[in-house]
Amino acid sequence: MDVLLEAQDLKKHFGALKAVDGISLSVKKGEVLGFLGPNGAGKTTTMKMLTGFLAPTSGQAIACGETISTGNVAARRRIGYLPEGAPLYGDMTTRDFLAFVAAAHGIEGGEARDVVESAAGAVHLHSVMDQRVETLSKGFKRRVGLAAAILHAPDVLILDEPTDGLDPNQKHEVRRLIEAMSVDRAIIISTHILEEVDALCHRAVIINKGRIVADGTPSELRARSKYRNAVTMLVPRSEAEKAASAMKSIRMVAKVEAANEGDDVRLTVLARDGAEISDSIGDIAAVSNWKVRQFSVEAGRLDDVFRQVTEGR
Ligand SMILES: Nc1ncnc2c1ncn2[C@@H]1O[C@H](COP(=O)(O)OP(=O)(O)OP(=O)(O)O)[C@@H](O)[C@H]1O
Repeated sequence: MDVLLEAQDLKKHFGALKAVDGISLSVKKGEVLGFLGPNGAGKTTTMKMLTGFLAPTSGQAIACGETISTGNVAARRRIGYLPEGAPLYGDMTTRDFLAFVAAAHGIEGGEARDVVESAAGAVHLHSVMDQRVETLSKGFKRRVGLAAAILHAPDVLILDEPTDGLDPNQKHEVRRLIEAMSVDRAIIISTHILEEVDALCHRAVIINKGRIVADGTPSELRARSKYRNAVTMLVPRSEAEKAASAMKSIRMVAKVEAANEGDDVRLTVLARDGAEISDSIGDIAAVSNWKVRQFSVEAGRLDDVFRQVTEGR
C-alpha cells in the first residue's frame, strides 16, 4: 500500500514546553489511523503541523511525496483538515461557506459549483444548503466541516476530534462517512473516545507528553492489557468466595476481581503475563460443580492499555 502521509521526528517547542517531542508516523492509502492521548498530550499541535498550519521546531511532514510547510501550496492542496469544533463563519449559508472554502483553494465559477455540490452530496447536506451554518445542529455543522475538508479532493484527511460533542446517532453517522471516505484516502483522526478506535481505525497511535507511547492495531494494543486472556464468569453469591479462592491458587492466575451483579458475583480472573487460563478454570469449575452462568475469555481492554501507557504505570 502507498504511504500518503508521513511525519518524521516532528517537534514543536513553545519556550520550555515540549508540546510535541519527536513524533514519527505514516499513514497508507485506505488506512484510518487513530491518534489518541490525554488532554494536552500534543494531538492538535501535531495535526496543525501535519496540515501546514504550524511550522515545526524541527522534523518534517510529507504528504504524497511533498514536504508540508506553511508556504508549500502544492503539498497543502493534498490535505483536507477538519479543525476542532465547529466551522467558522456561522452567519454564512452552508452553500456560501462551501463556495468560500472552494475559492480559498482557488476553485472558481462552474467548477466551484460542481465541487460544492459533490462535497455536499457526499456528506448529505442538500437539505440545509440555504440555511445559516450557526443555525444547524452540531451533527450538521460537523458535516459542513467535513464537506469543507474534502471539496478540493485531497488524498489525505486530518480530522481533529470529528465526533466530539455529537449524540450517539450523529457519532455513528459521522463514523460511517469517514469510513466511506477512507477507501481511497489516508485519514488521521484524533479522539479521546476509545470505542472510536474499534469502530473506525485500522491502527492507533497513543501519545503522551508529546511522545508516542504505543502504536499498533486495536487487537495488538488490546493484547498489551493486563486483561488479556482474563476469564470472566458469573457465579451465585453463595459460591463466589469459594470459587475466587480456588482460582487464586492456580499458578498462572495473577489476580481475581469481584463485583456484585444482582444475586450473582462477576468474577474476573486475570492471567499472569496473559497466559491461557480458561481451560484450567473451566476444569476446576466443572469438578467443583459451581453454578457458572456466564463464562467468557477477554481479548484485553483498550482503556486499561491507555491508562497504562499514559499514567506511566
Ligand atoms: N500556541 C501555543 N503556545 C504555548 N503553548 C501551547 C500552544 N499551543 C498548545 N500549547 C500547549 O501544548 C500542549 C499540547 O497541546 P495540544 O492542544 O496539542 O494538546 P491536545 O493533545 O490536542 O489536547 P486536547 O486533547 O485537550 O485537545 C499543551 O500543554 C498546550 O497548552
